[in-house]
Amino acid sequence: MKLMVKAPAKINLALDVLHKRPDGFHEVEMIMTTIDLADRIELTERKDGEIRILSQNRFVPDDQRNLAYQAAKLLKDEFNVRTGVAIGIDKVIPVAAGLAGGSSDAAATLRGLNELWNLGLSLDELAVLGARIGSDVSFCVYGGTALATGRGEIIQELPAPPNCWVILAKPTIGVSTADVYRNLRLDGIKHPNIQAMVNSIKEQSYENVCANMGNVLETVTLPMHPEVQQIKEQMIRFGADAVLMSGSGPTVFGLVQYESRLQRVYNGLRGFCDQVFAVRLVGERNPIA
Ligand SMILES: C[C@@](CO)(OP(=O)(O)O)[C@H](O)COP(=O)(O)OP(=O)(O)OC[C@H]1O[C@@H](n2ccc(N)nc2=O)[C@H](O)[C@@H]1O
Ligand SMILES: Nc1ncnc2c1ncn2[C@@H]1O[C@H](COP(=O)(O)OP(=O)(O)O)[C@@H](O)[C@H]1O
Repeated sequence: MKLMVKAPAKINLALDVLHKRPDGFHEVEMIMTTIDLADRIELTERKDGEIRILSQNRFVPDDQRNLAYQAAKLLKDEFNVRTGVAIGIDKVIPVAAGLAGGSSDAAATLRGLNELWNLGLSLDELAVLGARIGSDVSFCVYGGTALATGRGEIIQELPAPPNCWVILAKPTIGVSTADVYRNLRLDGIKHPNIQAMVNSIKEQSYENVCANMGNVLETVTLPMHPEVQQIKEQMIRFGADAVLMSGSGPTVFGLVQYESRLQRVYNGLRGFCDQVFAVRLVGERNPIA
């Protein structure tokens, strides 16, 4: 049997770090939302019990380092599944970009294999399993919009933000999440107001969503890669209502409310950056598979 599952990217509308924990992870408060930019995962049962990764993208590992491989292995071991699976990854989300592409592939694999292998697990159970693969996997299991706390794995659902367009621009550099957290210094930095962002979303105020966007990880990535700051400035110059780096970067996203403005920002960025996307926010949670 064969199954196709969509694996959407996320952006962080707000990202705060409270402190470093004894386990080495950082305590975070993040507002995450899925966008209409997705990898496509094709799951095909294998009778020989093997897990195989198939991808044309040279940046995607084809062995146990792949987060989708880890998701399949986790379910196989945990539930004594004899069947194997070939995991085809049609990569659309830029890799190491702050858009959780790998985490979303893992989450889609969990949701898909739950169906394919008839495991009967709930989204909540899959999210708990997902946290063992990576901090962002739990959110990606649900999709939609959420407040994520803990190291990112404690998920409280929020309504969809007000309707708008998202322009994404990724410079050619890749950024390591671990390096960004390691170089973060919390003394004296400005923290975004996470509760104000939650309220803005609940009140469906586009202006307040724009006003409350903020990401403390910019204090690490921007000085390290000045091109990220330049892209932010370009996006504002071409007319984005608000701009921010997503996650640990280096992707920058800008919000615009009207389609007329979208074209201007998109075209302006195209001359400046080779990976540029114009997509919608996705309000709803993922279907089970
Ligand atoms: C920054 C964020 C924001 O959404 O996303 P990305 O930029 O990676 O997309 C996340 O916090 C990234 O989550 P994820 O990429 O799943 O991280 P993990 O694989 O769990 O951890 C990678 C490394 O980042 C550091 N890490 C991660 C999460 C966290 N709350 N504190 C940390 O200190 C740890 O050093 C860890 O070894
Ligand atoms: N399915 C996958 N897709 C992309 N990258 C993956 C995948 N599985 C593992 N990786 C590894 O994870 C790293 C981070 O990738 P990704 O999830 O795209 O970025 P980010 O953590 O910035 O959102 C990559 O450098 C890559 O080696």
